[in-house]
Amino acid sequence: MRWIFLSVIRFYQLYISPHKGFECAFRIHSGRASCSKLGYRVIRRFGTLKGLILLQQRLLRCTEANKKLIQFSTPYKSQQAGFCDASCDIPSDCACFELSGEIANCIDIGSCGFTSKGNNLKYARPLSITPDSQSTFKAIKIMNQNELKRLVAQKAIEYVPHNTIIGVGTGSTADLFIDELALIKDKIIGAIASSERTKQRLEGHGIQVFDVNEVESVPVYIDGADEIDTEGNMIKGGGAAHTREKICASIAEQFICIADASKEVNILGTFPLPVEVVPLAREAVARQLSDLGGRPVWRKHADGTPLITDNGCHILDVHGLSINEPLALEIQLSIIPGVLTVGIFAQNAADIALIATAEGVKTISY
Ligand SMILES: O=C(CO)[C@H](O)[C@H](O)COP(=O)(O)O
Repeated sequence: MRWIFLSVIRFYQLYISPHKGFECAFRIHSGRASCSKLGYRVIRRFGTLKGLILLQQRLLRCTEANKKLIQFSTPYKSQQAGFCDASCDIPSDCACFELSGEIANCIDIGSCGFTSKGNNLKYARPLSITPDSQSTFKAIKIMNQNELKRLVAQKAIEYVPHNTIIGVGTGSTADLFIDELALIKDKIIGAIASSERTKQRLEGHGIQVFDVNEVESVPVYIDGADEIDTEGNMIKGGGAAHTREKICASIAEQFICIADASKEVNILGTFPLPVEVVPLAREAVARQLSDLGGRPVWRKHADGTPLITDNGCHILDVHGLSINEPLALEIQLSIIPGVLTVGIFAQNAADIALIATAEGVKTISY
Protein backbone atom coordinates (compact mmCIF):
# COMPACT_ATOMS: atom_id res chain seq x y z
CA MET A 1 0.00 0.00 0.00
CA ARG A 2 2.74 2.43 1.00
CA TRP A 3 4.54 2.17 -2.32
CA ILE A 4 1.34 3.04 -4.24
CA PHE A 5 1.07 6.36 -2.42
CA LEU A 6 4.78 7.00 -2.75
CA SER A 7 4.60 6.31 -6.49
CA VAL A 8 1.63 8.65 -6.88
CA ILE A 9 3.49 11.43 -5.08
CA ARG A 10 6.62 10.82 -7.15
CA PHE A 11 4.54 10.89 -10.33
CA TYR A 12 3.01 14.18 -9.22
CA GLN A 13 6.42 15.63 -8.38
CA LEU A 14 7.93 14.60 -11.69
CA TYR A 15 5.13 15.13 -14.18
CA ILE A 16 2.54 17.47 -12.70
CA SER A 17 4.17 19.83 -10.25
CA PRO A 18 6.68 21.32 -12.71
CA HIS A 19 3.86 22.16 -15.13
CA LYS A 20 1.19 23.45 -12.80
CA GLY A 21 2.23 27.02 -13.34
CA PHE A 22 2.92 28.39 -9.91
CA GLU A 23 5.11 27.71 -6.96
CA CYS A 24 4.74 28.36 -3.29
CA ALA A 25 6.16 31.68 -2.20
CA PHE A 26 7.05 30.49 1.24
CA ARG A 27 8.92 27.45 0.01
CA ILE A 28 11.07 29.61 -2.19
CA HIS A 29 11.36 32.16 0.54
CA SER A 30 12.38 29.69 3.25
CA GLY A 31 13.77 26.73 1.36
CA ARG A 32 11.54 24.38 3.40
CA ALA A 33 9.84 21.21 2.28
CA SER A 34 6.78 21.33 0.06
CA CYS A 35 3.58 19.45 0.89
CA SER A 36 4.37 16.73 -1.61
CA LYS A 37 7.87 16.37 -0.23
CA LEU A 38 6.58 16.20 3.31
CA GLY A 39 3.87 13.73 2.25
CA TYR A 40 6.45 11.46 0.65
CA ARG A 41 8.65 11.68 3.70
CA VAL A 42 6.00 10.95 6.33
CA ILE A 43 4.38 8.10 4.38
CA ARG A 44 7.80 6.52 3.84
CA ARG A 45 8.76 7.02 7.46
CA PHE A 46 5.53 6.36 9.35
CA GLY A 47 3.53 4.20 6.92
CA THR A 48 0.38 4.90 4.96
CA LEU A 49 -2.15 5.56 7.70
CA LYS A 50 -0.16 7.86 9.93
CA GLY A 51 1.55 9.42 6.92
CA LEU A 52 -1.78 10.37 5.39
CA ILE A 53 -3.01 11.82 8.67
CA LEU A 54 0.11 13.97 8.93
CA LEU A 55 -0.22 14.99 5.30
CA GLN A 56 -3.87 15.90 5.86
CA GLN A 57 -2.87 18.09 8.82
CA ARG A 58 -0.26 19.76 6.65
CA LEU A 59 -2.79 20.43 3.90
CA LEU A 60 -5.20 22.03 6.36
CA ARG A 61 -2.47 24.32 7.61
CA CYS A 62 -1.50 24.89 4.04
CA THR A 63 -5.00 26.15 3.26
CA GLU A 64 -4.68 28.62 6.11
CA ALA A 65 -1.29 29.69 4.85
CA ASN A 66 -2.65 30.19 1.38
CA LYS A 67 -5.45 32.42 2.64
CA LYS A 68 -2.98 34.57 4.50
CA LEU A 69 -0.72 34.71 1.50
CA ILE A 70 -3.50 35.97 -0.69
CA GLN A 71 -3.99 38.95 1.59
CA PHE A 72 -0.67 40.22 0.32
CA SER A 73 -1.42 39.45 -3.31
CA THR A 74 -4.88 40.76 -4.06
CA PRO A 75 -4.52 40.79 -7.87
CA TYR A 76 -4.40 36.99 -7.75
CA LYS A 77 -7.04 36.45 -5.15
CA SER A 78 -9.62 35.02 -7.51
CA GLN A 79 -7.26 32.42 -8.93
CA GLN A 80 -5.70 31.45 -5.66
CA ALA A 81 -8.44 31.82 -3.07
CA GLY A 82 -9.14 28.60 -1.22
CA PHE A 83 -6.94 26.60 -3.54
CA CYS A 84 -4.84 24.19 -1.62
CA ASP A 85 -4.48 20.54 -2.39
CA ALA A 86 -1.51 18.24 -2.61
CA SER A 87 -0.07 20.47 -5.25
CA CYS A 88 0.33 23.30 -2.81
CA ASP A 89 3.88 23.85 -1.83
CA ILE A 90 3.42 25.91 1.29
CA PRO A 91 5.02 24.07 4.16
CA SER A 92 3.26 23.87 7.51
CA ASP A 93 6.45 24.31 9.41
CA CYS A 94 5.99 28.04 9.31
CA ALA A 95 5.71 28.56 13.02
CA CYS A 96 3.38 31.48 12.51
CA PHE A 97 0.61 29.30 11.14
CA GLU A 98 0.85 26.90 14.00
CA LEU A 99 0.27 29.58 16.54
CA SER A 100 -2.76 31.80 16.49
CA GLY A 101 -1.91 35.39 17.09
CA GLU A 102 1.73 35.03 16.05
CA ILE A 103 1.72 36.26 12.54
CA ALA A 104 4.95 38.22 12.35
CA ASN A 105 6.64 35.65 10.13
CA CYS A 106 3.66 35.51 7.84
CA ILE A 107 4.22 39.08 6.85
CA ASP A 108 7.49 37.96 5.34
CA ILE A 109 5.55 35.96 2.82
CA GLY A 110 4.33 39.15 1.31
CA SER A 111 7.85 40.01 0.35
CA CYS A 112 7.97 37.06 -2.01
CA GLY A 113 5.36 38.63 -4.24
CA PHE A 114 3.94 37.19 -7.45
CA THR A 115 4.61 37.56 -11.10
CA SER A 116 2.15 36.49 -13.71
CA LYS A 117 2.53 35.04 -17.17
CA GLY A 118 -0.95 34.90 -18.63
CA ASN A 119 -2.81 32.43 -16.49
CA ASN A 120 0.37 31.03 -15.04
CA LEU A 121 1.04 32.20 -11.53
CA LYS A 122 4.57 32.15 -10.33
CA TYR A 123 5.99 33.58 -7.19
CA ALA A 124 8.93 35.83 -7.68
CA ARG A 125 12.32 35.00 -6.25
CA PRO A 126 12.48 35.95 -2.62
CA LEU A 127 13.97 39.19 -1.50
CA SER A 128 15.81 37.46 1.27
CA ILE A 129 17.40 34.13 0.54
CA THR A 130 20.16 32.52 2.50
CA PRO A 131 22.91 33.62 3.15
CA ASP A 132 20.68 35.79 5.24
CA SER A 133 21.97 39.28 4.70
CA GLN A 134 24.93 41.41 3.86
CA SER A 135 25.35 42.31 7.49
CA THR A 136 25.51 38.65 8.46
CA PHE A 137 28.03 38.12 5.72
CA LYS A 138 30.27 40.84 7.04
CA ALA A 139 29.91 39.72 10.62
CA ILE A 140 30.86 36.10 10.12
CA LYS A 141 33.97 36.72 8.10
CA ILE A 142 35.93 36.82 11.29
CA MET A 143 34.05 34.05 13.05
CA ASN A 144 35.68 30.96 14.42
CA GLN A 145 34.08 27.53 14.43
CA ASN A 146 32.29 28.08 17.72
CA GLU A 147 30.82 31.34 16.53
CA LEU A 148 29.64 29.64 13.36
CA LYS A 149 27.99 26.98 15.49
CA ARG A 150 26.23 29.66 17.49
CA LEU A 151 25.07 31.36 14.31
CA VAL A 152 23.53 28.17 12.98
CA ALA A 153 22.00 27.41 16.38
CA GLN A 154 20.30 30.80 16.28
CA LYS A 155 19.05 30.18 12.77
CA ALA A 156 17.56 26.82 13.81
CA ILE A 157 15.17 28.58 16.18
CA GLU A 158 13.20 29.66 13.09
CA TYR A 159 12.38 25.98 12.55
CA VAL A 160 10.88 25.40 15.98
CA PRO A 161 7.10 25.14 15.69
CA HIS A 162 5.36 26.75 18.62
CA ASN A 163 3.17 24.82 21.06
CA THR A 164 4.84 21.51 20.28
CA ILE A 165 7.31 19.05 21.76
CA ILE A 166 10.49 19.01 19.71
CA GLY A 167 13.46 16.63 19.52
CA VAL A 168 16.84 17.93 20.61
CA GLY A 169 20.22 16.45 19.69
CA THR A 170 23.55 16.20 21.45
CA GLY A 171 26.90 17.92 21.03
CA SER A 172 28.43 21.36 21.14
CA THR A 173 26.18 22.71 18.37
CA ALA A 174 23.11 21.20 20.01
CA ASP A 175 24.20 22.76 23.33
CA LEU A 176 24.22 26.18 21.71
CA PHE A 177 20.84 25.46 20.17
CA ILE A 178 19.47 24.58 23.62
CA ASP A 179 20.73 27.91 24.93
CA GLU A 180 18.84 29.67 22.14
CA LEU A 181 15.79 27.51 22.73
CA ALA A 182 15.75 28.67 26.34
CA LEU A 183 15.01 32.17 25.08
CA ILE A 184 11.72 30.99 23.58
CA LYS A 185 10.94 28.25 26.08
CA ASP A 186 7.50 29.72 26.81
CA LYS A 187 6.54 29.10 23.21
CA ILE A 188 7.11 25.34 23.28
CA ILE A 189 5.58 22.58 25.36
CA GLY A 190 8.90 20.85 25.88
CA ALA A 191 11.42 18.51 24.32
CA ILE A 192 12.60 14.95 24.06
CA ALA A 193 16.31 14.61 24.72
CA SER A 194 18.79 12.48 22.80
CA SER A 195 21.15 12.05 25.77
CA GLU A 196 21.50 12.58 29.50
CA ARG A 197 23.75 15.54 28.75
CA THR A 198 21.05 17.19 26.64
CA LYS A 199 18.37 16.34 29.21
CA GLN A 200 20.37 18.07 31.93
CA ARG A 201 20.99 21.15 29.83
CA LEU A 202 17.35 21.44 28.81
CA GLU A 203 16.17 21.02 32.39
CA GLY A 204 18.81 23.44 33.57
CA HIS A 205 17.12 26.03 31.39
CA GLY A 206 13.69 25.13 32.76
CA ILE A 207 12.56 23.33 29.60
CA GLN A 208 10.34 20.33 30.32
CA VAL A 209 11.84 17.07 29.08
CA PHE A 210 9.51 14.26 28.07
CA ASP A 211 10.36 10.59 27.96
CA VAL A 212 10.44 9.37 24.36
CA ASN A 213 7.91 6.70 25.34
CA GLU A 214 5.41 9.45 26.12
CA VAL A 215 5.60 11.00 22.66
CA GLU A 216 4.27 9.50 19.44
CA SER A 217 6.02 11.86 17.08
CA VAL A 218 7.71 15.26 17.03
CA PRO A 219 7.49 17.82 14.21
CA VAL A 220 11.23 18.45 14.18
CA TYR A 221 14.41 16.92 15.49
CA ILE A 222 17.32 19.36 15.52
CA ASP A 223 20.86 18.05 15.90
CA GLY A 224 24.44 18.41 14.74
CA ALA A 225 26.52 15.95 12.75
CA ASP A 226 30.12 14.84 12.40
CA GLU A 227 29.82 14.62 8.62
CA ILE A 228 27.01 15.31 6.17
CA ASP A 229 27.12 14.37 2.50
CA THR A 230 25.42 15.94 -0.51
CA GLU A 231 22.27 13.89 0.00
CA GLY A 232 21.81 14.58 3.69
CA ASN A 233 23.29 11.27 4.88
CA MET A 234 25.31 11.77 8.03
CA ILE A 235 27.85 10.26 10.35
CA LYS A 236 26.94 10.89 13.96
CA GLY A 237 28.09 9.62 17.31
CA GLY A 238 31.15 11.74 17.93
CA GLY A 239 29.46 12.51 21.24
CA ALA A 240 28.59 8.83 21.77
CA ALA A 241 24.89 9.64 21.71
CA HIS A 242 23.88 8.30 18.32
CA THR A 243 21.62 5.50 19.56
CA ARG A 244 19.20 7.85 21.28
CA GLU A 245 19.73 10.40 18.53
CA LYS A 246 18.59 7.86 15.96
CA ILE A 247 15.57 6.94 18.07
CA CYS A 248 14.55 10.60 18.37
CA ALA A 249 15.14 11.14 14.65
CA SER A 250 13.01 8.09 13.81
CA ILE A 251 9.91 9.65 15.37
CA ALA A 252 10.50 13.09 13.85
CA GLU A 253 8.66 14.41 10.84
CA GLN A 254 11.73 16.43 9.91
CA PHE A 255 15.40 16.11 10.76
CA ILE A 256 17.12 19.47 10.72
CA CYS A 257 20.87 19.16 10.77
CA ILE A 258 22.78 22.13 12.14
CA ALA A 259 26.47 22.26 11.41
CA ASP A 260 29.35 24.40 10.33
CA ALA A 261 30.77 23.95 6.86
CA SER A 262 33.67 21.80 8.05
CA LYS A 263 31.16 18.94 8.36
CA GLU A 264 30.25 18.90 4.68
CA VAL A 265 31.77 16.04 2.65
CA ASN A 266 31.24 14.38 -0.69
CA ILE A 267 31.67 10.86 0.68
CA LEU A 268 31.20 9.87 4.31
CA GLY A 269 34.00 8.11 6.13
CA THR A 270 36.85 10.48 6.82
CA PHE A 271 35.40 10.87 10.31
CA PRO A 272 35.78 7.45 12.01
CA LEU A 273 32.39 5.74 12.07
CA PRO A 274 31.06 5.29 15.63
CA VAL A 275 29.45 1.92 16.28
CA GLU A 276 27.83 1.37 19.68
CA VAL A 277 28.22 -2.23 20.82
CA VAL A 278 27.10 -4.41 23.68
CA PRO A 279 30.31 -4.78 25.79
CA LEU A 280 30.19 -8.58 25.67
CA ALA A 281 30.26 -8.52 21.86
CA ARG A 282 32.91 -5.85 21.41
CA GLU A 283 35.71 -8.06 20.12
CA ALA A 284 33.40 -10.20 17.96
CA VAL A 285 31.96 -7.07 16.33
CA ALA A 286 35.46 -5.60 15.92
CA ARG A 287 36.56 -8.70 14.01
CA GLN A 288 33.61 -8.44 11.64
CA LEU A 289 34.30 -4.74 11.07
CA SER A 290 37.94 -5.55 10.30
CA ASP A 291 36.80 -8.18 7.81
CA LEU A 292 34.84 -5.46 6.03
CA GLY A 293 38.03 -3.39 5.66
CA GLY A 294 37.64 -1.06 8.64
CA ARG A 295 40.03 -0.41 11.54
CA PRO A 296 37.91 -0.42 14.70
CA VAL A 297 39.33 1.41 17.71
CA TRP A 298 37.74 0.98 21.14
CA ARG A 299 36.86 4.48 22.39
CA LYS A 300 38.38 5.34 25.75
CA HIS A 301 38.74 8.40 27.94
CA ALA A 302 42.07 10.19 28.16
CA ASP A 303 42.84 8.27 31.37
CA GLY A 304 42.47 4.96 29.51
CA THR A 305 39.13 3.91 31.00
CA PRO A 306 36.50 2.77 28.50
CA LEU A 307 33.82 5.22 27.50
CA ILE A 308 30.44 3.97 28.65
CA THR A 309 27.44 5.33 26.79
CA ASP A 310 24.10 6.38 28.28
CA ASN A 311 22.95 2.87 27.39
CA GLY A 312 25.77 1.15 29.27
CA CYS A 313 27.55 0.16 26.05
CA HIS A 314 30.93 0.64 24.38
CA ILE A 315 31.88 2.52 21.22
CA LEU A 316 34.08 1.27 18.40
CA ASP A 317 35.32 4.05 16.11
CA VAL A 318 35.88 2.52 12.70
CA HIS A 319 38.63 4.16 10.65
CA GLY A 320 39.38 3.70 6.98
CA LEU A 321 35.87 3.22 5.60
CA SER A 322 34.86 4.98 2.43
CA ILE A 323 31.09 4.97 2.66
CA ASN A 324 29.89 5.06 -0.92
CA GLU A 325 26.52 3.53 -0.17
CA PRO A 326 25.48 4.80 3.26
CA LEU A 327 22.07 3.12 3.43
CA ALA A 328 23.39 -0.29 2.37
CA LEU A 329 26.24 -0.11 4.87
CA GLU A 330 23.96 1.10 7.65
CA ILE A 331 21.73 -1.92 7.13
CA GLN A 332 24.67 -4.33 6.73
CA LEU A 333 26.36 -3.23 9.95
CA SER A 334 23.15 -2.93 11.94
CA ILE A 335 22.46 -6.66 11.71
CA ILE A 336 25.80 -7.74 13.18
CA PRO A 337 24.95 -9.42 16.48
CA GLY A 338 26.04 -7.17 19.33
CA VAL A 339 25.79 -3.93 17.38
CA LEU A 340 23.41 -1.59 19.14
CA THR A 341 23.50 1.30 16.69
CA VAL A 342 25.66 2.32 13.74
CA GLY A 343 26.50 6.02 13.43
CA ILE A 344 25.40 6.20 9.78
CA PHE A 345 22.18 8.20 9.45
CA ALA A 346 20.91 7.28 5.99
CA GLN A 347 17.58 5.75 6.91
CA ASN A 348 17.07 8.81 9.09
CA ALA A 349 18.95 11.27 6.90
CA ALA A 350 18.60 15.03 7.27
CA ASP A 351 15.63 16.61 5.57
CA ILE A 352 17.13 20.07 5.88
CA ALA A 353 20.68 21.13 6.65
CA LEU A 354 21.51 24.55 8.01
CA ILE A 355 25.19 25.04 7.32
CA ALA A 356 27.14 27.97 8.73
CA THR A 357 29.73 29.12 6.22
CA ALA A 358 31.95 32.11 5.78
CA GLU A 359 29.16 33.55 3.61
CA GLY A 360 26.38 33.02 6.13
CA VAL A 361 23.96 30.22 6.98
CA LYS A 362 22.91 28.28 3.90
CA THR A 363 19.77 26.16 3.86
CA ILE A 364 19.78 22.88 1.97
CA SER A 365 16.63 20.79 1.46
CA TYR A 366 17.09 17.17 0.45
O1 LIG B 1 26.42 12.94 16.84
C1 LIG B 1 26.69 13.70 17.72
C2 LIG B 1 26.77 13.28 19.13
O2 LIG B 1 26.65 11.91 19.25
C3 LIG B 1 26.91 15.14 17.40
O3 LIG B 1 25.80 15.63 16.74
C4 LIG B 1 28.11 15.28 16.55
O4 LIG B 1 29.20 14.67 17.20
C5 LIG B 1 28.42 16.74 16.26
O5 LIG B 1 28.89 17.35 17.44
P1 LIG B 1 29.30 18.88 17.52
O6 LIG B 1 28.05 19.67 17.37
O7 LIG B 1 29.91 19.01 18.89
O8 LIG B 1 30.29 19.17 16.43
